[in-house]
Amino acid sequence: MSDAFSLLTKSGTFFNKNKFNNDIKLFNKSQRQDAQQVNQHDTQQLPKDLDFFGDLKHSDKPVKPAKQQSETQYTQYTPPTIDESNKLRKQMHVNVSDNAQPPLRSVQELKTALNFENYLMRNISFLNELTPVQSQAIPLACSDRDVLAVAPTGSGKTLAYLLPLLHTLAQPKKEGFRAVIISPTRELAQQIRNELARVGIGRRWRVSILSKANQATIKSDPSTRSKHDILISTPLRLKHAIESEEVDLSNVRNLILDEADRLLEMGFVDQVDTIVGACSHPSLRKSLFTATLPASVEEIAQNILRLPVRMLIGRKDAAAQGVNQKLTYVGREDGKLLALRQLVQEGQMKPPVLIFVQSVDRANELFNELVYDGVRVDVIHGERTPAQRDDVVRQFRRGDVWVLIATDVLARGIDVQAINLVLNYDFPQSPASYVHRVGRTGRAGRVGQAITFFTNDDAPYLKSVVNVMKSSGCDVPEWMLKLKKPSSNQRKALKKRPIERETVHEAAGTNVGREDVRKHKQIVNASKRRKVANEVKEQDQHQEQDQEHKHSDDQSR
Ligand SMILES: Nc1ncnc2c1ncn2[C@@H]1O[C@H](COP(=O)(O)OP(=O)(O)OP(=O)(O)O)[C@@H](O)[C@H]1O
Repeated sequence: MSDAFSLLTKSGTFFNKNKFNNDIKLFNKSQRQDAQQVNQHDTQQLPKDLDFFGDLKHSDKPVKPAKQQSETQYTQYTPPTIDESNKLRKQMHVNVSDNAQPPLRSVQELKTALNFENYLMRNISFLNELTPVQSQAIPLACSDRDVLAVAPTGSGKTLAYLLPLLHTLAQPKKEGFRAVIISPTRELAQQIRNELARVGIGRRWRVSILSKANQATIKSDPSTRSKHDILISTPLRLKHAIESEEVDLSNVRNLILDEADRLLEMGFVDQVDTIVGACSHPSLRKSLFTATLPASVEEIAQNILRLPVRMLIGRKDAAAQGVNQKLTYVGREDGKLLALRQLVQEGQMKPPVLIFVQSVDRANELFNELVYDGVRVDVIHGERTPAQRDDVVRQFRRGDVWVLIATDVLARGIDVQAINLVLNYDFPQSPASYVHRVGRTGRAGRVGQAITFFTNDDAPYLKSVVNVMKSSGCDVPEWMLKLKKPSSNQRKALKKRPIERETVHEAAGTNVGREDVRKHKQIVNASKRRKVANEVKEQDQHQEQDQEHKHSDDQSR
């Protein structure tokens, strides 16, 4: 491929190279610089105590699959002594509340210590080694213990719960749902399903994401209930399904909460309560996984679990270690677009880039600004239809969209490995939100960049983010360390309600954009109306068909 712009516009979109010739030169130059920078990162040693991926060596290259391990190569398992286990944990920065199970020392020990089946071993042959959370959480989950695991973003928590889940379920059975995974967003639910499909190859696992469509199927045909093994759902949808008796969770033995701290926040916790209550099997095992765990939520978490083992990997509430984090002062709102355009000029916007803003309106406004700049950009937030959201995420993963503007709906869990830059255009509303947002880059031992803009209005909250940066091992200017912490009331207020800001268009002085936002809203609303109309039409058709079938059945009697 001759240049990166050709690559980024390969899906056929017209890109005026003459008009953007300067940008192209800058961009290509920046790529060369970035390549050099990545090399520098490779050789630059992270502090040992922060290097979770150890041998993976921080690089932006994908992890190479391990050589296929033939069955005869497994050596006999000798469990580590208590001292050895403690030493291993210390090396991996794993802190456990209970010495119940020794950590695993290698991927092979999944076979030799836990007797994982060959199909699972084959499906994970791409792993060179286990991450710390996997090495400790998997044996615990396989020994039937409830687990509360706090581990950094991008550190492999998904496989840490999926692998023991498949191992303990053993075989697909026609017994209805035996496992439930709860995720705060649809996007994450889909990603979990895809990961499950990847590691479950070879067994006919029946995995369902609860949606409006299949909820109806399950209800209308009770016989399909027995045809499921694993259910993945967002909490509200599942709560509704439970309350209207559309799903039966009495046979569920494994309940997993991903992004647990979010699920146990006000607003979600009632829904989770209903779900936990509906999983009535006496041998129900529960696991909570998260990258951040505020003290207030930990208490609720501990109450849900039964004699849990609490695991903490690394430092609590720190960002992923491979992320180079930077704070940029932009003065007022009008400084943001200027600073963003400067990043483009300087070649720092090496795609894929994820930009976070604090509201749907701001996401749409910024989208309109960047579209006019000729950037290949799209936007995702809760007011787009599920189909649109799926499409945007797909295009972003494929590299067809290279700047994605998002609200916090995409801040958690989403794993797009190659994201180079996370830009917090709007300052995050909490330290946890900051950790999750910047955690979209620097995943699985890769390096990444995170830049956070702050204005005078954000200054009182700066110290919260500075603290996260410091715990993650980033260099922070001395004066920032001396800043006052926001008071508890200030923090609560910000979490409840974002800072009121001048709109993106007002700040940019481009009123024409408002009209676009209005049009955009109209389009979204029209598409929602069409969708509802189609659903009603489909329902009518189904009813007509049912009546026809009934009629012909009556006649044939
Ligand atoms: N042992 C491993 N070695 C290398 N890569 C791994 C390993 N385990 C998982 N990964 C990869 O690391 C990436 C991040 O994993 P995952 O999405 O599970 O992170 P996470 O800890 O759940 O992050 P978040 O807190 O943001 O949800 C994924 O692409 C996954 O395939």
